[in-house]
Amino acid sequence: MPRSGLGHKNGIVLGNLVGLIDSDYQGPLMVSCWNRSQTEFTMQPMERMAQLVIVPVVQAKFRLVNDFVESSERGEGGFGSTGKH
Ligand SMILES: O=c1ccn([C@H]2C[C@H](O)[C@@H](COP(=O)(O)OP(=O)(O)OP(=O)(O)O)O2)c(=O)[nH]1
Repeated sequence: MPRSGLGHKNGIVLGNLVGLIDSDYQGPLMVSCWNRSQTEFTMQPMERMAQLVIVPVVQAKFRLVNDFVESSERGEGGFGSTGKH
């Protein structure tokens, strides 16, 4: 996850917006940094650029169906289909 301070004050954000570490990943943790400001920025040793949030992983099982038994309020409405407010 990004840190709000560096992003807001210096334009230093994560290149991938949010980094996802796979639960079976065994390599070094990498942080993709992007300076979206016009000003050069030098990270200092021990300066914090990201924060790690550890969450439980749900191993979901999917069941394929041809039709839903009941229609839901959302139905097939996708991006922006519920309006702005
Ligand atoms: O900010 C990040 C994002 C990813 N990773 C590591 C852990 C993760 O498990 C692996 C692969 O990341 P991801 O699955 O997001 O990469 P991808 O672009 O989907 O490609 P691929 O899965 O083929 O590697 O890289 C990091 O260290 N930091």
